[in-house]
Amino acid sequence: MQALMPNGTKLITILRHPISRFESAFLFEDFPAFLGISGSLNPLKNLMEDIDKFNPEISTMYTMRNSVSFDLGLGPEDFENADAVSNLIRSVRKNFDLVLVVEYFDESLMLVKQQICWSLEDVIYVKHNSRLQAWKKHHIPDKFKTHFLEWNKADVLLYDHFNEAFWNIVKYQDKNFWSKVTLLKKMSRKIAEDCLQPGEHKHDNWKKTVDKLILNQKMDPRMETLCRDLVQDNEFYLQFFRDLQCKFKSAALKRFKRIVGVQKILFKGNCKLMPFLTSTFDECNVPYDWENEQVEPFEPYWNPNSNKSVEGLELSSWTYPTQWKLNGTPYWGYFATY
Ligand SMILES: Nc1ncnc2c1ncn2[C@@H]1O[C@H](COP(=O)(O)OS(=O)(=O)O)[C@@H](OP(=O)(O)O)[C@H]1O
Repeated sequence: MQALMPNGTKLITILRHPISRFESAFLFEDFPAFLGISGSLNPLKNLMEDIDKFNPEISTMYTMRNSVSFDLGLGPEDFENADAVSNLIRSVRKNFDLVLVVEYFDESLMLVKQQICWSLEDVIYVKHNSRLQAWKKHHIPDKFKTHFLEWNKADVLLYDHFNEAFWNIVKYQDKNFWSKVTLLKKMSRKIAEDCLQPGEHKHDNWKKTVDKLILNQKMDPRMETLCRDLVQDNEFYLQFFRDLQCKFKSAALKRFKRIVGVQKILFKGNCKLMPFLTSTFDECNVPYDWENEQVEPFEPYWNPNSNKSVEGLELSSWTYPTQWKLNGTPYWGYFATY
């Protein structure tokens, strides 16, 4: 992230209680099919009751053990290592501006809004990827919960730490915080009513356990853009931001070319490229000085024009004019990016 994003970028992550996170991911990632129990009426119960039977597959189910800690950088070899888990917590505290909690989604969004100076309208949401109600009834049976939490000790420690830290931040919010949370809940409910077709909808062949968002055909046309933006899924936004990144990258490259071009005028002579730069640049130049000027003409885009003599070219910003010809005095320019 630090390599990709500019300085000052706010880094935010979100945690969920390990049990409900697993209950959700288990279906979303279609682990019942992976375990060969998709026909089961309660695959979660099935898995827990027959956990030894599934052991070989479980070792490849990344989502089963400490998957949040893993995503945040904890290797499986450190799952039982209390010091490594403490270090992970410290590094998340240091590297993230905010750690949110799914169970307090609206409160979390209010903190985001505050942290990046957004308006309430900016954090209105509709709920995505929600399990169909029928599947929400399935839980890890109580008698397996202790064992499951023991297994996910790193995630439990992470969650408990940041849940407490979250409430310490909320504690210091101004007196309007809770009324704004209520307003956000109300506005988000209203926007869902206006934008979406009521009721649950099954996907045809994708995530059969997850509610499909369908736009309300009778919505107010003035709301259409907002509603369409709200129902787009994470893949759409991932692509959207990738495209943006590409645009920035190509703009940055254009700027870079131009700067390299300017350097061609500023520097001259023979020099050897360091090996690790050879894939990026095909040439380089030694530092420019009063005696060592580059006098060859250039055409637009800094293309050298070796066929024409300086004299034969019209005076323009692409040709080298002598001080004499310009009737000026030498002047050291400053180099800057823009
Ligand atoms: N606003 C809001 N408040 C509370 N919970 C919310 C919200 N939006 C999404 N969700 C729940 O997040 C679960 C889906 O997470 P993701 O979108 O990250 O998808 S997934 O993890 O890849 O499945 C999924 O959880 P479950 O329904 O328990 O499976 C969603 O219901």
